[in-house]
Amino acid sequence: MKVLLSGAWTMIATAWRLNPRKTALAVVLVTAGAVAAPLLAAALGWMTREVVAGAAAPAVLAGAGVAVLAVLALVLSHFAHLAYYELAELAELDFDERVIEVSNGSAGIEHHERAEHADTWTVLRQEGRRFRSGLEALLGGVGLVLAMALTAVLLAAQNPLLLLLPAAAAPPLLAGRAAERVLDRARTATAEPTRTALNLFHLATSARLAGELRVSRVQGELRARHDRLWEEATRGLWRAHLTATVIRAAGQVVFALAYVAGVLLVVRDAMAGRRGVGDVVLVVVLAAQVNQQVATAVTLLGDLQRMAGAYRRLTEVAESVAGAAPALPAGSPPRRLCDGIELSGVAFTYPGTAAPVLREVDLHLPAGSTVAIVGENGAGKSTLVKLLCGFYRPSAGRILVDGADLRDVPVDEWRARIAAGFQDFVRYEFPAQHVVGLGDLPRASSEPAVRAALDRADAADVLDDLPDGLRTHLGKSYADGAEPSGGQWQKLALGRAMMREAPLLLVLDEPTSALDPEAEHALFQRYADHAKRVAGRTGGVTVFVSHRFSTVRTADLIVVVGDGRVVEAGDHAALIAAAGTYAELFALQAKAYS
Ligand SMILES: Nc1ncnc2c1ncn2[C@@H]1O[C@H](COP(=O)(O)OP(=O)(O)OP(=O)(O)O)[C@@H](O)[C@H]1O
Repeated sequence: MKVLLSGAWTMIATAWRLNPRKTALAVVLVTAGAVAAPLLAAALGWMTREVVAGAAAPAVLAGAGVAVLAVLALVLSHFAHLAYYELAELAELDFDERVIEVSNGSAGIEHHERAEHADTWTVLRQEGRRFRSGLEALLGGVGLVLAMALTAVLLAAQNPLLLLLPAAAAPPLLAGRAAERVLDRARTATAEPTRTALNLFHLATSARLAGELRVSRVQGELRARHDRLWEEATRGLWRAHLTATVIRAAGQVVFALAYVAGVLLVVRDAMAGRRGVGDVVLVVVLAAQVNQQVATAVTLLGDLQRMAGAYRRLTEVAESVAGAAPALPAGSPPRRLCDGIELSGVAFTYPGTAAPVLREVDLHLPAGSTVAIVGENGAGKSTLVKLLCGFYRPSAGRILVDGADLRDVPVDEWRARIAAGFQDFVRYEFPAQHVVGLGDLPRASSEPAVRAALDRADAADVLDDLPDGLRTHLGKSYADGAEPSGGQWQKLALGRAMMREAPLLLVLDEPTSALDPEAEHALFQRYADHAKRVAGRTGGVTVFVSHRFSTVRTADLIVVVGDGRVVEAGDHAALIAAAGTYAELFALQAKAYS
């Protein structure tokens, strides 16, 4: 009940905040439409009484009243729909914005990576679209409550016993709520197969992946898995719908019995001469309306409960995201690095998991140096990068930036001084100028800044293939958008990473995997030269993760990570001389290329 009331309150408050005039208009129109129905029953009873009494003039007047009320009851709801249609659109947008806000509400990315939040995000992405039915239910509910109250008064005036009729509305209402709870539980329980099936659907229909699917001939397998998952989800939902239907029907049966009893009561009074035909007409029409009101209330309550549930989930995730954000420290990153970045006894375990991914990492990344991180798949390289970017805090140990603990630096200020390129980069479907420029928002529209960044990323040649240069719209969202190749997208993303000219830390986590080895080598050479030039000014450190040793060997410091620990560290010559893991891996790759 608390969830329902707070959800209803949030919805009406949202509607009021978005457009008070339209909200008031919708409430008035819906309410007027709803109370017109019981008034129509009263007018019908009055008209019947006048007709039976043979009073022509009052009968005509009552008839006119019936006509007006009938028109109002039928028409007002359409006008109300116009008023809340726009409100619902605005409110849906508002809900989406809140989901986006919560999704980005934490400096870290834990709430996206933790499995227990995944179901909530799936449900939230779907439920936002249902805001209209939630608002419709709320406004309709307000009108319904008034209509039911008026109906109760009219019935009580006939026979107080008839008040049992609206009271008999309670079992179907309670049953409706219980049914919705069953469905809500089923939706959460089937969120995982639903999500996985949606992911498979996306894979099976994505133009980008079509080639690989055809070559590996897995389309049939994907379809079979997709079907199995949908079946699993549908089975779970169908069982819940069946249970919900039985619960709802049981509630309705209670009301149906009360309805029959109520009508029989008035008919008996009429036969005994205590009531006229007009009263019988009034009660029969009203009782039918109560039936209608109850059925509507059950549906509305279901919609309302569903929307209230979505708000509850959103609030819960928002609270957990806000709770995960530590209080903002007062410090700020240094203007330039003198000593560098130091990892001291760093260990890390992903939240919600037991095994540490990094252990006892001690490293000194000297100011102005380029650092390559190498290691087998799953060794912990990207995790190290995530800690450096401040996506997570170390579970133990400290990361020191020129001696200052990164925990004491507001994460936003740290982010403003770092730049990063990831393997999993964003494909913004914007004009090329902004696809690159977004790497440094304040200078996103500066053409010279974008050209210089593309130059640093060795990516200026991508523009040659774009019909309208930096103004070319990229991606398939636009009919006339250009579609760059995978490597070109990656080069543009690298340009974006290079937008900040003098970051304290530039992180490149395999951002060149779609480039050929020569292109990667040339890029790093060019970037290393640039980094050396600006290092004099800022002492910035460049950290890159790569599996290509032709590039790795150029780094000032090579860190070999294995099983969450630093196995070796040094420059190329020192590590080759040490004849350890690096030397072995280097020799293997050199042999493969020779
Ligand atoms: N969000 C996460 N939650 C739990 N475990 C994770 C998460 N991300 C990575 N891991 C685990 O941490 C370990 C290290 O992963 P990481 O991505 O850092 O490796 P990597 O060295 O970058 O590998 P690769 O070369 O394949 O990219 C792996 O065992 C991985 O399963």
